[in-house]
This record gives sequence, C-alpha cells and structure tokens, in this order.
Amino acid sequence: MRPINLVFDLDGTLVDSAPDIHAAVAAMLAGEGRDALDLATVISFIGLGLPNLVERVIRHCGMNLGDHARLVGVTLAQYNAASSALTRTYPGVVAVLSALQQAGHAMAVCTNKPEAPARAVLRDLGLARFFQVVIGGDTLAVTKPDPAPLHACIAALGGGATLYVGDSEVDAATALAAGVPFALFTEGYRKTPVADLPHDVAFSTFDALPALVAQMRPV
Ligand SMILES: O=C(O)COP(=O)(O)O
Ligand SMILES: [Mg+2]
Repeated sequence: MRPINLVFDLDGTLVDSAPDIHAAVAAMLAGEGRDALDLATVISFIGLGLPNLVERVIRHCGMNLGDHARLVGVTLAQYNAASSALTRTYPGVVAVLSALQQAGHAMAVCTNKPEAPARAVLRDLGLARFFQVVIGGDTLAVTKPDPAPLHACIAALGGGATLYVGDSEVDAATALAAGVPFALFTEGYRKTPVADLPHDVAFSTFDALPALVAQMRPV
C-alpha cells in the first residue's frame, strides 16, 4: 500500500464535540436572559463555523442580528474556556489514527471550528500528535465548502493523492468543489440521508477506515 494524504474534518467526524458547543451556546443565552436550546437543535446548526452557528441561534431565538459580533465573542469565550470538557473521540479513532500514522500516511485536520479551540480539542483528547497540519475556520479568509482550506491542507502535506474524511453536507460539497475523493462518516451531524450525500465511500465505525484507505488507488 502506497501512503496517501488523509485530511479529516473534526466536529462530528473525529470527535463528538456537540455537548461542549451546546454548553457554550447555553451560557451565552443565559447571559442574555434566555433558556438553553436542546442539543439536537444546536447540532443542526453545526457545520459552517461558529459565526454561522451563532447567527442561526439568533434567528431561531428571535434575537437581534445587530448583536451578532458581540454574541460570537461571548460564545467563543465560553467555548474556549471549556472546549473539551464533554467532548469525546468516536470509538476507535485513536487506534485507527495510530495505525494510519504507522502505515506512513500524512494527516491533516480541515475544520470550520476556529483554529485555537480546534487545536485545544486535538491536544486535550490526545490527537494532536497525529496531524502535521491543522486549518480552522478562521485560518484562511474563506471556510468550507470553499475548496481553499482543503487544498491548503493538501499543499501543506506536500501534495499528492488524498482522501478527505468528513461527516456532513459541508464536507461532501467541499470534496466535490476540491475534486478530492470523499469518505463519509455516517454517524456524525449530517441531516441528509447517506444516499443523497455525494461520497466515494462511507463508513459507520472507524475500524472500517483502514481498509477503505488501502483500496484507494494513488493518482
Ligand atoms: O465548527 C463547525 O461548525 C463545524 O466544524 P467541522 O468543520 O469540524 O465539522
Ligand atoms: Mg463535521
């Protein structure tokens, strides 16, 4: 098997981070004198980064969009204070990343989460050592589904054959826009049926990923 590049999405792919995102939103809402949203509602807002998530919360709650920048700041501060307290890796993630690293694959994270908390989550959950490159939602001027963050990850890994691994509509669109093969993790935060999400391969448990990587023909 020839080593390839593996680029991973973070939220809903490597880690179930929704409980901490939910808590940060709840703390922000409490500061505004409002009740928390339920977890499923917050999960439905994850995918296009924190500023977009806060905008969706504001619209959902009938709050003032003029407060958007302030509420993004409040939510990010809350999240930075506790970005990994309730966040867990999906089963098998650490063992599989170890095996893939051992096999010589170069690996990166391409997330719409801001870079600082993305790095904190990776560090706190023992994942940082697997990734040569981390690009977050505020690293470049554009975010996924623009293909630039994924292309920047691949370039930073030295170019060459790459598989992008993600859980959501945004990831499928990013892979298509970038012209990169896409492996869909089906147990994350997607809202669309698997059959309706463009993907090359799909998997529901991480122990299935190495075999899918091995099947990839380097181009
Ligand atoms: O922060 C988000 O909204 C999504 O993050 P992700 O790109 O790691 O899924
Ligand atoms: Mg995701």
